[in-house]
Amino acid sequence: MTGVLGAIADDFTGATDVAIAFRRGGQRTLLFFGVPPETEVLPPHDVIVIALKSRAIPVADAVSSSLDALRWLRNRQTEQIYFKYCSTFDSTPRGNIGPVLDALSRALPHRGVVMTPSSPEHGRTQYQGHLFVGETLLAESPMRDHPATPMTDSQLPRLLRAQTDTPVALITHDVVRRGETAVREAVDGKTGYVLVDALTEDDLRLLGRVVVDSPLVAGAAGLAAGLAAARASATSLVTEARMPTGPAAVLSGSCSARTLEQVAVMTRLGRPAYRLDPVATPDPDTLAAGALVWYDSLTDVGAPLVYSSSSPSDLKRTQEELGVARSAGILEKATGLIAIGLAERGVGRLVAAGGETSGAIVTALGVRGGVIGAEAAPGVPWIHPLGDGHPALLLKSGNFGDPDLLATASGS
Ligand SMILES: Nc1ncnc2c1ncn2[C@@H]1O[C@H](COP(=O)(O)OP(=O)(O)O)[C@@H](O)[C@H]1O
Ligand SMILES: O=C(O)[C@@H](O)C(=O)COP(=O)(O)O
Repeated sequence: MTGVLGAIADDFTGATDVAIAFRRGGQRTLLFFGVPPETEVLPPHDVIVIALKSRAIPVADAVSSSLDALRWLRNRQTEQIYFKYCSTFDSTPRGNIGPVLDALSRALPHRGVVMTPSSPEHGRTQYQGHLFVGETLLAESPMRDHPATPMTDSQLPRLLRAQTDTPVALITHDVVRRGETAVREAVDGKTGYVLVDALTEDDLRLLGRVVVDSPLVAGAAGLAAGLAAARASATSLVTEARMPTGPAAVLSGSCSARTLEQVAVMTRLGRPAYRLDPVATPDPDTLAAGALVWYDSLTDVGAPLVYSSSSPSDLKRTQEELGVARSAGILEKATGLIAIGLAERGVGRLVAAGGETSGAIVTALGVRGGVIGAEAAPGVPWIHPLGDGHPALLLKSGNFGDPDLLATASGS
């Protein structure tokens, strides 16, 4: 298929991850945060990614925002839709992956919707229907302690079946090993959702060829890269490889194990750090004002860090005290206000750690889209926002990047 592909991503870091996967594959890729207005004028493109914040919101809201995105994309003559969910399948038994897939596949009916969260570049693989994070099963990885979507099962068909009444089938790796024709035949014999094992980029390229003409495909950045490879290569890229400049700051709301390491590196390097404590200050305006007063008091000592990232035990205490949704709501509102304050103070490079956190920041700043720039780490590109006056943004998924990423990305 050579027509336009529309991707709907369920969070903002996921959107940048999938956008860079398409761009690396030679596709001219546009990225929008939220559904753009109908009047949006688009430069030449092969792929349009719409970032939603639909991963952890109520099911009905996730479905309706995904359908809004689908409507907008279909008005832009997209011929194929890619639903991007997390490579660690972040969801709960209520959703939102199953219900969003149900809504999208009702609007784009066809026999089997092929999918896999496998993303070997990020260490995620699917084998015998089980999702691995590196050498570890998902449910034994740090994702079991995630603040909003703790993942305590690794078996993907079971995880998805809990979220939908649509049949869920599995194609195991022995079929994938037999090659493209065997996979095509296996997919043709299935209805509903078809999870396909994939261990390598080669497996995903094979799968990309199998789904190149499917109206609806789902997965993480790995299958998107496979699909990009299977689509006709574009001639010119929408790209901005220039590294952003200007004062930097880091805002971290991710409690993922990798982010905790990255925060520890920042403090070990002596970067000024301010911890947001929603129990001590549950009013988001006051919490944000305190952080900005602290920022104003800094002398020139390197890019600062404002964070709420906490160990699983501290996180548990906060959530028991305030509730999961309330503590996240306070922190996300405060973080958005801090981002606005930092932009007003001339911060030109804002590094955000965490998908939900990034969503809150981008929404608060009113950034409607951006041009994808140089990658600071695999799957983590700088975004040069559309419109004037916004800092360049690095939206880092909780689990991505080397331990020194936050420090290097915000370095001089
Ligand atoms: N100290 C804390 N107490 C309670 N919730 C927190 C704390 N710090 C962060 N959170 C919330 O945890 C969630 C982290 O999710 P997210 O930003 O998507 O990170 P990740 O990319 O690691 O999943 C956010 O909703 C954030 O507001
Ligand atoms: O697929 C992935 O792992 C990422 O693109 C992603 O969605 C990460 O989400 P967060 O960990 O919530 O940032």
